[in-house]
Amino acid sequence: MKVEEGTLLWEPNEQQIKQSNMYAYQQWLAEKKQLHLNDYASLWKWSVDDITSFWETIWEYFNVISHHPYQHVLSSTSMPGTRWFKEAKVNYAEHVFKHKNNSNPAIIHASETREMQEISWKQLYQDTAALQQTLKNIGVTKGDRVASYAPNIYETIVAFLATSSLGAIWSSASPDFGKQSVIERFQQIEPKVMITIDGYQYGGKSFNRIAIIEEIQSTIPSLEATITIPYLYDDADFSNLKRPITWTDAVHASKPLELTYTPVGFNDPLWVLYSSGTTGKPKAIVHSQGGMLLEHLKSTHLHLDLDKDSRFFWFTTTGWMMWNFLVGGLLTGSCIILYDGSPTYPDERYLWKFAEDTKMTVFGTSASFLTSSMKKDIHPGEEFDLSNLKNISSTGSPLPPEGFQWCYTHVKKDIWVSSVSGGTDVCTAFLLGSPTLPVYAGELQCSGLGAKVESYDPNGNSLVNEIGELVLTKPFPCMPIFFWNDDDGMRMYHSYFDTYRGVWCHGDYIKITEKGTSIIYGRSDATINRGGIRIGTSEIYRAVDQIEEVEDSLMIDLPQPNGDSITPLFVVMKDRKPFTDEVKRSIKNNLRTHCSPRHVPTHMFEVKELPKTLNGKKIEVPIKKILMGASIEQVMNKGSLINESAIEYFINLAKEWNK
Ligand SMILES: CC(=O)CC(=O)O
Repeated sequence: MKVEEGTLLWEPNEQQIKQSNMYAYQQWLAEKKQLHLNDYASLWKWSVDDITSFWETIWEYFNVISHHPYQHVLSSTSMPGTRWFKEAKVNYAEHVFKHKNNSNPAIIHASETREMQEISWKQLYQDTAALQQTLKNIGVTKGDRVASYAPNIYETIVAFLATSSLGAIWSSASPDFGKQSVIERFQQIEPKVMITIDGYQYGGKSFNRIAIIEEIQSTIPSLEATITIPYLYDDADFSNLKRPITWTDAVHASKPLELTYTPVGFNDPLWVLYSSGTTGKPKAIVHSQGGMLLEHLKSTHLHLDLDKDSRFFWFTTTGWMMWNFLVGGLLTGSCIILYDGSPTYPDERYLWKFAEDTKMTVFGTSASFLTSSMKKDIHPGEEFDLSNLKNISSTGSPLPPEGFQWCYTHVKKDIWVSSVSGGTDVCTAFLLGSPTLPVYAGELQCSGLGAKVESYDPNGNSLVNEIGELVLTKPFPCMPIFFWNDDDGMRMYHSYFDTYRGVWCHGDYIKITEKGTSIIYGRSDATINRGGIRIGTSEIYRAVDQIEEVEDSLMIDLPQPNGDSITPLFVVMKDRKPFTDEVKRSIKNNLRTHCSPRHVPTHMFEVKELPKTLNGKKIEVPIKKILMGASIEQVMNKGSLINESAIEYFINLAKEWNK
């Protein structure tokens, strides 16, 4: 059933608003700064008009611990190159352990091979202190890189916290990444230590990774030691790895140790994340300790409403920035919930049951998981006790209005649903939710405080209620400080700043409404442009998704020499139902009526599956390039796909078309 975009679905009541962290911050601003910004719109406007004062209040509100006073809030307002809180010396992990005396659990974790377990703040602190000592013994100091090839399990969190406590730089690849993808990432940053598992289970199948890890290590001469986590087997043989130290030894301490914190410059690196572009090695994106600290404090406490009584889950692997965002929840004293495995194993209901078992308050996931639950007609609200659940958050791709409605109809009536957007480049969401605002179908509730998000036309004019390029027109503390091995900064410059001078261009299409909400339409380089009418692919998928028999779809715009374009649509049928003429007719009708007659596909093909990244994203631009004649090697690394074999279909089709 089609749901009208912009339909009001939920509003917080007065009590909910008054109990929110956003409200408390507004009260604090009124009391301490005489700033009476009672509605979100005026609060946001002030936060972006006066970014200096705004970020300074965030510093003050969260009592940031600095080992040296800062000189200025920001060095200049021109981008790129803004530096924040110069001279300040901070440590991310130190802020996590402000909560070390919290008596609630710090972490709840489970996986396909591990029963659910609770970890106290005390244990998290002690294990981190012991691992810190082991890293110190290996010789890890400020600025050294620690590379993790471990899943979303407890040990990985400890390893990150121990690394950042030393001012060392964290970098992670998920164990489902193929050998070449990992080498391309870790070779760039020359890590001193690697943290790894022996293997993992996914969807009931076991994957032994030891041989792959040995090969990876043979290409990284900088490695001096390996911390080994026996995860899949009790007796894994790690002996061929570089100076292996077992996890048990690494966190063993004869007496409880005191964790120390190495103060680092606010603009020094915290971690390196990767984004694979269409050419060259993945971009190694470096974020700062201080920038991430302030942004995660703000987004998790104010926008996600987390505090010490929350239980915060996001379904993610360690190869997606949402893992780093999930860790950010610890800054608020919230318990974070980890799950490693397939979200649909042993069946599609599993994560909803997990929500009941863990008494989750925030269930974060991808839009594709929610729409798949919707398409499978699952009714979690009837089957499970979700009384603790306050918020469902979604990201990865736009959540269609029907996905919002499904949450209200089949999960819970009184629930706050937030669809959020940002990404690896900033390691956060700059479009997100607020507990004080209403929820409208298909719309992201608000732009984040301090994030001057605008929609630009090609000439750099700001648009309201019209689709344009998503840009950030003022500096934001969690923009990358640099890309690794990009000495002249040109790769970073070309990634964000060469479309509009001095403005961050994110690469998504967005519409910002008069209400301050927004709608994302997918990647701007994957837009379908027929006869000058540009339409984001998310609108196409939404129209096709409404056909019951269809499970998934992908549309590509292939420009032709005559200036026109062809737009093939690739369709995955649900439960192998036949791709009949009637289905094709319904697809055409839906696209004609919901998008425009020009967006009816020129060709339609049934495919068994669509190639997706390890984060579950469709790869529109690489497929476009392959269909236009590029080789797979020129456009992407197959190892970054969850289903490598699915790309073969497109390679063969390209051969046929480009004969
Ligand atoms: C927050 C996000 O934007 C996550 C993503 O889509 O990668």
